[in-house]
Parts: sequence; structure tokens; C-alpha cells
Amino acid sequence: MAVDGARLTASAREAAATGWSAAAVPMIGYAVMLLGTAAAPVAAAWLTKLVIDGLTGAASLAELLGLAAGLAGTGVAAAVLPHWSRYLGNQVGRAMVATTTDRLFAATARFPGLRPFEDPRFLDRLRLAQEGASRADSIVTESFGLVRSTVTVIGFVGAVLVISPAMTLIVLCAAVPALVAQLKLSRQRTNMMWEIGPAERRQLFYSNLLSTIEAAKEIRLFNTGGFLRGRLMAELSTAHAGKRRMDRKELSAEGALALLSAVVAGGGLVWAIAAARTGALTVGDVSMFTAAVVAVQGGLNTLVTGIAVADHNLRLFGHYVAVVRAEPDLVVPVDPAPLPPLRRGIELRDVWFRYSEGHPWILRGVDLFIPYGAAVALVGLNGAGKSTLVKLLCRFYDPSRGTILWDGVDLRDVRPDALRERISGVFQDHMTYDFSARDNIGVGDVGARDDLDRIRAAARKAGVDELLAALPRGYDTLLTRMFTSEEDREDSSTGVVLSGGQWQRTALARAFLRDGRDLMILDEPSSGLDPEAEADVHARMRRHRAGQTSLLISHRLNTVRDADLIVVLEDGVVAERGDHDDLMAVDGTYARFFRLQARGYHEVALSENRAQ
Ligand SMILES: Nc1ncnc2c1ncn2[C@@H]1O[C@H](COP(=O)(O)OP(=O)(O)OP(=O)(O)O)[C@@H](O)[C@H]1O
Repeated sequence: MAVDGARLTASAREAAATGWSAAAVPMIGYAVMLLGTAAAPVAAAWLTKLVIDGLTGAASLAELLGLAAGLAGTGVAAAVLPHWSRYLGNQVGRAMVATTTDRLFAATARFPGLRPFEDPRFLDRLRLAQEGASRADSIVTESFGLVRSTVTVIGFVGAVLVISPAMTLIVLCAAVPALVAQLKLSRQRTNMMWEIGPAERRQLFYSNLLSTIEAAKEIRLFNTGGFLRGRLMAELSTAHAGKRRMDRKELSAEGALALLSAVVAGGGLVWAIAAARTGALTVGDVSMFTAAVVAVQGGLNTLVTGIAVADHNLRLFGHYVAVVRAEPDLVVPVDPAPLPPLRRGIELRDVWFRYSEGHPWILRGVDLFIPYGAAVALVGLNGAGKSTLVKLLCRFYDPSRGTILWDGVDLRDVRPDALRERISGVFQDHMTYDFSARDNIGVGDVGARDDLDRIRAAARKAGVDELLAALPRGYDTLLTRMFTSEEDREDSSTGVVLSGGQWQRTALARAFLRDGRDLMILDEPSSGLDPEAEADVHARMRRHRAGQTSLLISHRLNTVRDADLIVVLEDGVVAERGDHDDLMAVDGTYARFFRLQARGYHEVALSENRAQ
């Protein structure tokens, strides 16, 4: 409980600091307006009592006019201030949401590795953190709302106290169970959201599947629409069941509390009228009392509901704080070693790796030297660990055992972003961004996004310049039918869908734009290309990587035969290494694979010859 309280206090402190740093001036204005809004009804009720007592008593005209002017003034304040405070509250809220959203995504981008994004618990937390960040505005409005309700309640409680201390006590006592119940409910609501989080994430996954082009083909061909919709609805109903249980709890608790409030208000009214009849209260007192009971109860209700909502939002905000403050998933050195340009080579020394303790070993003591300036090819069966090795070279994960040395410097000792500055490449599952052609290539080196000459030069190297330049809006054409650009709002047909091979060349251009790097990683860069295009792309890559350190992964062994060094990965270790001729002479796995592929071509060639 104490830990819980401490966590909430920390979240509240963080929310206040965020609000202050995001919008200090509007926040002050908002606070002033709210205090005015809070005080106005108390002043109005009190002035009304004085006017009524003045009218039924012996007040002078001047006194009455003064009171009436005061009453009119509070009326103006009560009418105008809420609009201003709402406007300023929205300003503060939006500034806060902008700040929290920015900080949240800066924090997710700051994780140097990939592990958090493979951890379902982290992903659940991230979803709640996004919700917490997006509700930062309501933390402000709710908190200020609480202050406003408190001021109103205190004002009216003071007024009722003057009339009847006993009645004040009863009204306040009626609020205590409401407060306790609401706080308990809010805790339960946050827990419920955590519990249904996985179902909601799966629901999102199914709804994305059912609404994106990537899955649309298979869904239609395999007729899985109904099946996926069934799963979507099952997840939705799990989430709904959790929410319904919570709603029922709220309904019964809030219903009982409302009844309690009504009984107290009704009882108080009977008492006040009876007291006025005996002359214990004036007519003005009854008017003040009636207004005060309604306002105190309303204010307390708002207060307890506000506290509950603030409690709930702060708990969600706590997930945001946890993500923003999360430790990096890889150890980032406090005093990082400089990473010099590569001059000797990259060495993997007895590298062992598995994705987690529950997963099998993928690499089991890999020893490999990638010499500076050499074109190295990595081959092996599906699942041999080739892409995993690439991920270790980029330090998306650290080896479970062993080290990777860059010119003798352990990758663990350098800043991950400094390492990645020195690397370019194409991943097997490269991205296809719903951006323009220019941006699809430009993100390879964000600083060069506006440099169309460089972008086109990179596209030319990848053999895709002619295609992109001929698009309806040239390099500014969107490579997607998902969005329209600002200029094409009226014409949604200008977006273009590229073929798999064309996308692959675009991804290659992105890698080429990032030129002058020390290591070029090419993980299956030509798997989607036709034979002519493949030969063309490999010739281009050969030219591009001449004198540059590169690591090429390919299952098409004709594309790796001219590499300086070919490495065969098998059973988690380097089974063979050498150039094409060495490996053919060894007559091992590589030679077997090579002959197998070559025989396929040879047989095709033979049957074609026979047919002629
Ligand atoms: N993020 C991950 N979490 C757990 N296991 C993983 C993860 N990524 C890959 N694996 C497992 O690691 C093994 C090696 O995968 P990897 O992608 O490195 O193989 P590969 O040699 O590149 O295969 P392919 O030729 O099919 O591309 C596979 O058994 C795969 O299931």
C-alpha cells in the first residue's frame, strides 16, 4: 500500500513537472480562472441570502443596490470564467499531451536493442503507457477540477457551518464512504485494464489484419475472414466481460452512494423548513442552506469522482513514467570507448547466443573474422542463425557468451548509436514505408532527404531511378494507396504500389544512400528479383562494395561465388570457410549446395537443348 502510494505520488510529481515544463503560463492563467469559477457560486449564494434577508428585513436601498451589483458581478464571473478556464485548460492539456507523446516515443526509440519489443508484458505496458500519455491532459483538468471542487465545497461547508454545525457533519460524513468506494473502484478499474490488456492487444492485431492490404490477399484466398473475425470477436467479448464486471461493481457502489446523498439532502431540507417555521432560521438561511446542501453534495460528488478519475489516470500515467524511465535493455557504457573507422576487421570470438534462457542455442561458439575491405558471404540452411548473427553485429542483442570486436574494441564498450553510424544495410524483412519514393530512400540518411541528387544517385546504383522518376509525381509519388499526399487530396489515385522486386531495389537504394559506412550488410537483398535483375543488382553491388567491408547473406550460391570469403554456418558454428574454389575443393556442405543448385540450372539447360 505504501509502495502504491509512493508510486502514485511519483506519478503525480512527474505529471505536475511535465505540465509546468510544457505550459507554465497557461497553467497559471488556468489556475486563476478556476479559483474564480470555484468562488463565484459561493459568493452568489451568500449574496442571495443577504439580499433575501435584506428584503425581508430592513436594509437600505443603497445596501440592497450594492448587494445586487455584487450579485450581478458574480453572475458575470460565473458565466464568463468557465469558458476561459476551459480554453486555457485545453491549451495546457494539449501541450502536455504533445510533451508526453514526444517523450514516450523518444524513450521507446532509446532502447538500444530489440528485446523490449519481443516481451509481451512490455508491450502491454507500452499500450497502457500510450493511454496514460494521451490522458495527460485530463490529469491536469481533473487535478484543477479537484482544486475547484475543494474550494467550492470549503466555501459552502463554511456557510452551512454558520447555520448548523450538526448538519455540516452529516453532509461531510455522507461523503467519506463515497470517497473510499471511489478510490477502491478506480484501483480495480486499472487492474481490470491490465488484465484485459493482452485481449485488447490481440483484438487490435486481428482488426489490423482485417483492414490492411498486407493480409487481404491471403484472407481472401484462404477464406479466413470469418475465422479471423471470430477470433476478433472472442477477444472483444473477453475485454467486454472484464469491463462489464467492473461496470456492475460501479453501478452498485455508485447507486448506493447516490441514495445516501439523496437521503441526507432530503432529511436536511425537512429539518431546515421545520426550523424556519419555528423561526430558528431566516428565509435567507433556508435559501442559503438549500443551495449549500446541493452544492456541497454536488461538489463532494465531483470531488470523489475526480479523485477516483485522477487516481485511475495517475496509475495509467505510472505506466508512462515506467516506460520513460526504463533502463536500457542493453548495458550502455557510462564512459564509452571511441569507435574508430574500421581498418583491420571485425572478429567474432567464441560467440554463443540464444534469444532467452528458455530458447535453444542458435550460435554455439562462432569464431569468425570479417577482414577490412573484404566481401564476405554467409550461407547456411534456413534457421542456421545467419540473420541472428547480423543482429549481433548491429548490437540489437549482446552475445550470451563470447565477444565481438571491431578492430579489437568490444562492441559492448561503445555506444550503440555510434556503432550503427558506421553500418548500412538491407534486412531480409526490409521496411516498405507508406511514404513517398524520395522519403523511402531518404530515411537511409535522414540528413540527405532533401538532397534529390544524392537520392537519385543511390537509386541509380540500385537500378531503380528510371522507374521512380517516371512515376506520376516522380520521386514525390507516394508508394502506397493507404494515404493521399497534401497535393493529391482530391485525387486518391496517384499513390503507386511497387512490386516485390521493385521494393527490394528501393530498399537497396536506401542502403546505398548511406554511403561511406564501414560495414554493408546485405541480408537476402535479391531474393525477390528476376534472374536478369538479380544479375544486374549483384553486378551493381559488386561495384559498390569493391574495397568496402560487406557481409552478404544469400541462398543463391551463384551470387556469392565471387566473394573473397564464404562462410558456412551449420549447427551454430562456422562449419566451412574459404573462397569458392577452396570450398568446392573441400567438397563439403557448400559444394553440395552449389552442385544441387547448379544441377537444377544444368538440367533445365539440357532439356532446353534437347527440345531445340
Ligand atoms: N526474435 C526471436 N526470438 C526467438 N527466436 C528467434 C528470433 N528470431 C529468430 N529466432 C530463431 O532463431 C533461429 C535462427 O533464425 P535466423 O533468422 O537467424 O535464421 P537464418 O539463418 O537467417 O534463416 P533463413 O535462411 O531462413 O533466413 C530460428 O530457429 C528462429 O526461429
